[in-house]
Amino acid sequence: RNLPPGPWGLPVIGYLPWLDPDAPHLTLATLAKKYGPIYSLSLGSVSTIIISDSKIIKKIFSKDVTTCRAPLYVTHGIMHGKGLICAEVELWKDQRRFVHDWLRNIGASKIGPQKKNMEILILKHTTQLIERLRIEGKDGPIDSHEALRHQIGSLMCELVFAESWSKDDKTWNDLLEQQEAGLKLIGVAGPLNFLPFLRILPMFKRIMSYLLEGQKKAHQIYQNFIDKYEVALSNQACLENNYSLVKAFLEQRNRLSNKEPSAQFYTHEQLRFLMADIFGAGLDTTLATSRWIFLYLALHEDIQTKVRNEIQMIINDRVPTMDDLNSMHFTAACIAEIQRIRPVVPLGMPHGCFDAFEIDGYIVPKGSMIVPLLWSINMNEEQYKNPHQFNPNNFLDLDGQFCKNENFIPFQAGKRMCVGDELGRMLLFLILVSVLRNFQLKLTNKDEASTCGDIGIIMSPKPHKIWFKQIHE
Ligand code: HEM
Repeated sequence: RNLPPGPWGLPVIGYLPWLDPDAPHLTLATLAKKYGPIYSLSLGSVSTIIISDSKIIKKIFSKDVTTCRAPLYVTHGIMHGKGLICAEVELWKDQRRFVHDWLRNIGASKIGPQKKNMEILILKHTTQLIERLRIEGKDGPIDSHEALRHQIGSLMCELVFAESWSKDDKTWNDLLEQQEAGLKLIGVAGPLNFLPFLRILPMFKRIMSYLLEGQKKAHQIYQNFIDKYEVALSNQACLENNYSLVKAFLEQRNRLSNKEPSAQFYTHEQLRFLMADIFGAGLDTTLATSRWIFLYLALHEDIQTKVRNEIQMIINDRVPTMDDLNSMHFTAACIAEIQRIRPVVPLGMPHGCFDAFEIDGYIVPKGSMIVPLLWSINMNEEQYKNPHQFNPNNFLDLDGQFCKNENFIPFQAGKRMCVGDELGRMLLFLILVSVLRNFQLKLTNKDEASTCGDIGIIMSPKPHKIWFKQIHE
């Protein structure tokens, strides 16, 4: 049994010098064409296995042995295995179940009595978004980034601690700036993940201390909310109709007796990390995807018109619901096609492995990083005729019905698959419907709008301006 095939690298640094820092997914996708759906390379000290076949990813990520995270210096050094995204073993199992149940209880699920309430909450935010776009966009094209960030961020705040800030609030803007800088800098600090000795260099020292300083400030804000809830709960204050993550977490802690092993997980520190994870994972992914959706629909006005016509036909003037999506095949195909052509995590979210295991005749050594290369899967020429061309027909059958595609895994698959997938779907659909029924999206100069992304942890569109032209005056 051998390691999967792959390119040679240099001693100590491995293949790092050949990895394009602005588009690592492209370098890795080129290698996948040469070495096949499973290959290996060394990135500094980290032995890395790159998978570009969805079936193999599903098979590997359904194993217990791959439920840990990759051994990365930056993320482990910042998250310390706390929260949910970087948690492992018993802490991960318990917190994953807790977050999953909380999301279902607040209606972020396919079925259940609370789903209606979540739709209403999201629509409250889309109404505010439309209002802002109307005001800011009345004199011409705008970059919708800040308006979207504020609104999706406010929704996430309501879910996490049942409060939000006005758009000009200083604390709120600091929190958003830090969140965004963190996303970029963790990308810039890439090599530090694989060559931890680089931390002695001033540039990386500065980045690490900036990231840790930002995290400290954000945690202080989160702690203030936790303290408020502790007081309210101990005074038995009325917190009816409050479904926040903080309240659910503290109540769960109060329910657990100290003898139960999971009681140890319910600490303020863990809650602060969890709040940051849910806020960040919920905001960054849906914000970037919504911006890609607007950009692609502005570039393809014929497709935009078809989506708008479908909205008119199925929903007309009434309030949209998630059930409408079942009859809106073209719209569903458009959203999927944008997630395919511009995945917000083109390298996927890597996993680690506790132990060596075998896959398709190869050995994956203990401690490897496993990269599900979503970019290669989405750009597979055998599956999509012209993968670099935007074409919603990729997700429609000959009768115009949305067709399920086993190879399309924007939320990944297996035991650690995105826990907020349904909330993500709800946000993308309801934002899209609200915006398209109010505005025609236009680019004044299509040649200036780049569809190349900026890569950090997330791949987002570069800054650009769209004209949100009002449909009803
Ligand atoms: C378009 C929207 C979204 C996309 C494309 C997306 C994608 C992903 C991906 C690819 C993963 C990695 C799964 C793995 O490691 O196997 C992930 C994990 C995660 N996502 Fe999402 N996500 C989205 C929205 C959300 C939302 C709205 C939330 C808020 C609750 C969320 C919370 C999380 C969390 C907490 C994890 C870590 C799960 C774990 O480690 O067990 N995501 N997401």
